[in-house]
Amino acid sequence: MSVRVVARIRPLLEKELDKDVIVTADRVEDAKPLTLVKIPSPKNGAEEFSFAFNSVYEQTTSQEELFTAEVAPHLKALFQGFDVTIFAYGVTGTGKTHTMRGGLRLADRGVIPRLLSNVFRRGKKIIKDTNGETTVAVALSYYEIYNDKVFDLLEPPEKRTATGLRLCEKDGKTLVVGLSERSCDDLKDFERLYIEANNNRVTAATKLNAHSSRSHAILRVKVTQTTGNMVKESTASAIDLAGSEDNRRTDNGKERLIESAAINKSLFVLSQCIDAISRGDKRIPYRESKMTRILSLGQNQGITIMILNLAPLRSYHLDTLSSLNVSSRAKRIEVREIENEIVYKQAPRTNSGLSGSNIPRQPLRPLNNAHNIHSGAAAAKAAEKAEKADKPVKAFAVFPDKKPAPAIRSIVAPSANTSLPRQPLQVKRPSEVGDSLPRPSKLARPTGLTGIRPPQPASPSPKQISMTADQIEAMVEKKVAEILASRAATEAAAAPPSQPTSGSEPATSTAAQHEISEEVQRRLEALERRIEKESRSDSGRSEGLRLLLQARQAKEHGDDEGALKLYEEALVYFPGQAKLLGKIERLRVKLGLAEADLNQPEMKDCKEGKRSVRASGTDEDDEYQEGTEADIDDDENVCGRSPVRGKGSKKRPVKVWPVLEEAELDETALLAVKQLLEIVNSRDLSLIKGLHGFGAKKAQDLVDSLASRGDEVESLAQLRMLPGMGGRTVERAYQGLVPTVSV
Ligand SMILES: Nc1ncnc2c1ncn2[C@@H]1O[C@H](COP(=O)(O)OP(=O)(O)OP(=O)(O)O)[C@@H](O)[C@H]1O
Repeated sequence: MSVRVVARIRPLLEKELDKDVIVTADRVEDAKPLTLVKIPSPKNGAEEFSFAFNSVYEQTTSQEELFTAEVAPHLKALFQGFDVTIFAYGVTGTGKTHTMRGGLRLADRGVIPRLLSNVFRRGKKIIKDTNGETTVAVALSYYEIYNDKVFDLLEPPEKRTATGLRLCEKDGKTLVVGLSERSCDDLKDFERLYIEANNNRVTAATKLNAHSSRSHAILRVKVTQTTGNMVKESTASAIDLAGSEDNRRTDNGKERLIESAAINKSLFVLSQCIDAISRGDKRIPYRESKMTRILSLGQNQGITIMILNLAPLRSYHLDTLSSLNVSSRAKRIEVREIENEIVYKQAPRTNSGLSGSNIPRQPLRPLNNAHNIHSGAAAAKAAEKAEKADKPVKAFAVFPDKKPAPAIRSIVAPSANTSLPRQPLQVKRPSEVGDSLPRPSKLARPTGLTGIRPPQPASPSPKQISMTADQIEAMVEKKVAEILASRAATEAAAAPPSQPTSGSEPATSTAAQHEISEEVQRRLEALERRIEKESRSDSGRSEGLRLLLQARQAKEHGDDEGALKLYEEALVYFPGQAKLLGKIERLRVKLGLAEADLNQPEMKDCKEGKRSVRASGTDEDDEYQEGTEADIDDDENVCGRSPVRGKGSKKRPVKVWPVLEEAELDETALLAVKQLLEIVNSRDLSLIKGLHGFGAKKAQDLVDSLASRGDEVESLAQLRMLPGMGGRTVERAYQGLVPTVSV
């Protein structure tokens, strides 16, 4: 899937004049979303250039709208184990910091505080929903790259060394050696750490006679979910890149020139990487700047969102054109989304030699955008506790979660990547010669079955293939030997005794041994085939999941054609899956590629306003009761019925929700919509709880998210965009009101 690249045009500042505006947002066709940025040619004002993006946000776009549309949809994926990277790119003064960090007022909060707020909220929900069986720990690292040197922002500037922190590559990941990591229990914790770190950034910049916005700032939020023995870890990275600027047009002194040269170099390398990737070059010049090494654009296999910030003014003309050029090329970058694998906790091994590089950790994933090896967080945490009294002045307001609720557990051990000795889920297959391509991670990989690893203790989970090849071989051999021994005993009892050959083993024994080794060989081959097959199906399933996620994203952004294509591709992995077929059918009808077949149950439902759905059985209702982000949940339901395990063959009634468009509704239906919006806007918990399909939890979540937005929800489309809503939830609530208004 492509890196998602969106453009945001900032509004005019007080001193700026309307007549100077040259950058505008546009759409490919009427009624399509804004996806074009238009700017005149610098040479010929009558000529206009258009640059296409996944989405374009106009001057009037609020912080909340941007977050809801671009970041919130990926939170679920983050908790599913995908890494998410969001970075702001653009010329200096175009609004990168505003977008990422935001302002003092609640409504001005940027992506970072909103991200944290949502991560904590979702974490609490998971803890609550699992009755504490799953714990969620959040840990932060924050660092900057200034003049191509890496500095830890969670450490005081006095601790900085002239050379900064070293980067190293380990297991295909770029690591910042010695970077600290702090556990973060709630928004208050985050607020304190973030403000302190930003103060460090400013202090360090002042000492160097520099400006803090002359560095790239990288915040890394590590989410660790632990259920019993299983640990799932994923990372959200939010990056505020330093702005590029043209030295010829600024009166930069020597220091500023050095800074600018470093910034421009790293941004130039970034653009080179983007070019190289979109050309399909084998060699990508990542290593030529620290920022690009860390960003690993296109090699980072999670979800990447690049926000291009633009100033609408003529004074930025050439810079704007140059960043538009770079970003629109970034749109073509293909990356594979790979979710981080679940790992198992193990009792700490007695081997005291386990430290640093030989600590067991997650199975390899090719070049991922991970960052950190931590060294001194424990000390930092103690110091941090001692400093609690003198809290720095707030630089921005963070919206605190209302209820104290279940605490999100801190990470026990401070080290990133090293907090828990881990054991991979499965035996890793040996690397194949010449296999230089990144390999998708799988739940189980085929084993070579010959001495890949030394024998390890069996995994505590019976569900996973976690034995070594040697163990499997030994197990099979033992079993076969038992069977053959008992068969030999039966035969011996039936046949007359034979004379032993002198000086050698008894003939029957030699034959039995031969038979054993042949039998073992045969069993081993069968086992190998089975494991290979399972592994292939698991890998297919995760590929299918990836496609579903992409389809969901495409659909959310109005790209129905793209969504249809992706759903159709996903069908290969979930053949015959009724819900998926329903989605495809509806999209085909919507796009005019097929006629609605009213004989199909799902289409019939659509036509009839889905009353039948409500009557179709409580199981289905329960299934949807807790549903959020309808389509992804849909997709999970699809995937939950893995064709491999044969559960897909269980026929379930198909439930399809038509897309409600207010413009197409009759008077009665509009009344229901009006009533629904009134109830929502009342923010009255008891009224909202009464909506069809709303439980106490969902109602509370809605009230919370309404509390963070000042204005009213004016349409179903807006309602669908709210966290935890989604098409299905809205449709159900609406359906519940139709009978009320029609009597
Ligand atoms: N969407 C917006 N709404 C209101 N004000 C904005 C918006 N975007 C930017 N601004 C304002 O524009 C000015 C410049 O923004 P900001 O400092 O975020 O730019 P920047 O790209 O981070 O610059 P630099 O690269 O120098 O750090 C600030 O005063 C900021 O408040």
